[in-house]
Amino acid sequence: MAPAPIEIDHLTKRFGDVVAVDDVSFEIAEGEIFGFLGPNGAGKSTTIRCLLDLIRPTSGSCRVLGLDSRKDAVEIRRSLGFLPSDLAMYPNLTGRQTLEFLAHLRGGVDWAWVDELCERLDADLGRRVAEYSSGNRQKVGIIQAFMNRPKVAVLDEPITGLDPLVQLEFHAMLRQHVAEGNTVFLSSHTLSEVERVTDRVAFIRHGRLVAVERMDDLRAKAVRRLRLEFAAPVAAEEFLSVEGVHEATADGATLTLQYEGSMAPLLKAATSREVLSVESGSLDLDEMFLEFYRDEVAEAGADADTARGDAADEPTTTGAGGV
Ligand SMILES: Nc1ncnc2c1ncn2[C@@H]1O[C@H](COP(=O)(O)OP(=O)(O)OP(=O)(O)O)[C@@H](O)[C@H]1O
Repeated sequence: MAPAPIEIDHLTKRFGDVVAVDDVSFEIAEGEIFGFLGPNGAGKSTTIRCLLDLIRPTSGSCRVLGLDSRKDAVEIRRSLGFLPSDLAMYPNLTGRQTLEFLAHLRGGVDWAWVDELCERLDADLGRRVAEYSSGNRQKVGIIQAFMNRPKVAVLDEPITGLDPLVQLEFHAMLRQHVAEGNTVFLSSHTLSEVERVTDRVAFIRHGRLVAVERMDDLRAKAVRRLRLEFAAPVAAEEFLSVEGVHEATADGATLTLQYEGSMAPLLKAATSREVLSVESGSLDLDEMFLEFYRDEVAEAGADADTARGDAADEPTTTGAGGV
């Protein structure tokens, strides 16, 4: 059996007293788009930097296509595309010159393919990097990550700065890339991106893996909302005992509820009376995300409160501090 494209094995990385990554293990299969989700400072970039041998782990190991990240770093580069979160570029080169420079370092780049990528992402390669918007910089970063048709693409916050239409095209590109037998590892702190494009997702917080879930399973587990309009008044209590329902409120003949899992038991209970309309709400993955990161959210709230308190003591509280 071919080795997994990416294997992270009991990875730990400390910076002095800070444990940035704490005993993290997971594998990514061929043909997967795998999301790595976590708030700022959770340990995503540190994991990626260990994976790519940009920094050395304190303990544990990483493998790419069965090769050891440390010992086989040069060989791994041939099959790898990487979009860092902070791609350094020469400001005086144009986008095209930047790509030519990087292609020269790597060798074996097919320019018809690069032109196709530019067209798909609507990238303007004629201007100097110094004049670029953040979105255009990101497009050049994405193109350089895919220019060698990598078996494994590692992307750190790829949609930063991209407008929604370009995001759609970029996600279509990713799906096409994995359909051709390649693998994508994508880090993000945006739940909506991970939800839209990934097959599985690992949640990381404070350097520790909280969960690794299939997106389909997450969707099945996610809380959904439903609004039913009946021909006659209804009692919410009757629905609270239905399998999967965990909140129900009635207002005359209108029933609003939250449920998870299959809708079948709920529909069976509802259709025992005359239903005039059914309105299905969207999946609420945000609630699941908050469940994983509730402490962080509470801490962020407390920090904001502290910041507001400090600002209030200052003689002038206008500007960001006063908001
Ligand atoms: N070179 C370093 N020296 C000291 N501490 C570091 C260093 N790099 C990262 N850290 C710390 O390690 C922790 C994890 O940082 P990391 O950059 O991996 O998080 P992240 O999940 O990528 O966050 P973000 O979404 O903000 O990029 C943070 O507490 C960070 O301050």
